[in-house]
Amino acid sequence: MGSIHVSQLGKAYKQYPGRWSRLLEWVTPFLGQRHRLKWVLQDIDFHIAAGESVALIGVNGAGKSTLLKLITGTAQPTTGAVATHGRVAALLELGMGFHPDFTGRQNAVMAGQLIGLSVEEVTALMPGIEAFAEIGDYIDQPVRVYSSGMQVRLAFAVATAVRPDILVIDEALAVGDVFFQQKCYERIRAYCHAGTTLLFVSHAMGAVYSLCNRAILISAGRVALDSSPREVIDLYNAHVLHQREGKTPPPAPVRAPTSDTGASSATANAPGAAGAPGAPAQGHAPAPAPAPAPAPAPADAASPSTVGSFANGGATLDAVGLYVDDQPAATIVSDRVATVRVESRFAQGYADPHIGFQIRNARGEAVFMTNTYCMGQTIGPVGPGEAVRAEFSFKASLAPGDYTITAGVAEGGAGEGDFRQTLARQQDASAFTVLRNLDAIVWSGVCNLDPICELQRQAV
Ligand SMILES: Nc1ncnc2c1ncn2[C@@H]1O[C@H](COP(=O)(O)OP(=O)(O)OP(=O)(O)O)[C@@H](O)[C@H]1O
Repeated sequence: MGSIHVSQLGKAYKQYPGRWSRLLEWVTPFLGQRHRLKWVLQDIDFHIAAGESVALIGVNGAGKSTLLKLITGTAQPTTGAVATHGRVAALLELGMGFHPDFTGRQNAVMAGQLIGLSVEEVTALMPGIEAFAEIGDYIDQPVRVYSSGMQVRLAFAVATAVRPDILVIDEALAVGDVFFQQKCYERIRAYCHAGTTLLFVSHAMGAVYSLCNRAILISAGRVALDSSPREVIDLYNAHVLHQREGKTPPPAPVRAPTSDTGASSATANAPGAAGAPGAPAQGHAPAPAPAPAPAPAPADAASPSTVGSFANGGATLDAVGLYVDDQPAATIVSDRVATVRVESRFAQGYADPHIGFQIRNARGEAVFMTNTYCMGQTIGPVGPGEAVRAEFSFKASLAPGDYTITAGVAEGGAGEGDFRQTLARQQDASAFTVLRNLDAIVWSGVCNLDPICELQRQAV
């Protein structure tokens, strides 16, 4: 139970040149077609097995929501087919499925019936739905007076009142407040743990890392890469970066499937498939690392991925590494002072160059990034051939584990740590391991906040 099979799926919308063309085509069919087909999805093939948690990732307009609509049956495919096995619960567009004039309670009953529950079953589940949604007396108000957050609360509470075999979520949780999001993620995790198959669209990469064991990158309506979240997010970030710089996105790494890695065997479409995304990288696409930028990984780097590397010829990154006491270091004890050294060389003159770095953990998540611009440092104008070394020293209060350093050079600092132009980015340029500091307090998490604890007792 809980599997999804998508084969040769395609979706095209009819586009008419003018407002009357549709009517004219309808009343004068013998005069031929007046529309042209706009393909928003083509040649989509994948299989999701029961119990997998899969993220669909892509820039705005890539076709993710359309794909979810085809999978959940709210839109019909133009080509190909979708087969799902098991009960599907879906949270698609906000408000979809709710009637604005009916109360939350009435909508809950109707929505429950749509997912296969009887009126009696929904009625029995209602106290739990109300408790989860936490919208108080609004449950008996018409949905048209609900805020968007309240609609999501009710929609999620109803859709997940009973554990579904397949849970499909399209970005919906981004609307709720942080406490509600946490509650939803806890329920999703519990359901996944119990065997629910998850298909999840999100631009929140942290959520993708924490919920999904596989990801599919949709680019210009096609599958560009089907692999581990880390590889897919790397390629997605590379697409965003290359598009911003007006360059053709890099193709997906094509690898021979391995038998023992399950979903993490990368499968990619032909390189050309990802070449012309239909929408600009914008909206909620995560800002590419502020200046930090990547390049080909050396053999000892923790990640084999180089898709996030970039170079426009304006500068090179000659050396990137971690230093302790002025010596290159591959390991460091947590809380000790370390220095990331980035050596760059400029091929031409730039008025406002900046250098940055990013540290990523073994899952590929950025645990820290900054750059000279964000730190209020000015390199000043550089000339052709000039080399600049930037050193960033910090207390490495990171959790024990493996990390990589990504570095970048950019020109023209602007606004929130963004840049006019990325000159070079070297992804996972070097790797290091953080060892536990036996002198530190016992802690767990991402970083040691080195807390001070004060206790006060009151005599009774
Ligand atoms: N009813 C429609 N008629 C015509 N074109 C449509 C229709 N619905 C969607 N599209 C187009 O299909 C493309 C894919 O849209 P879709 O909403 O699936 O993208 P998306 O990846 O979910 O984007 P976002 O991240 O912004 O939600 C877009 O170019 C969109 O304009």
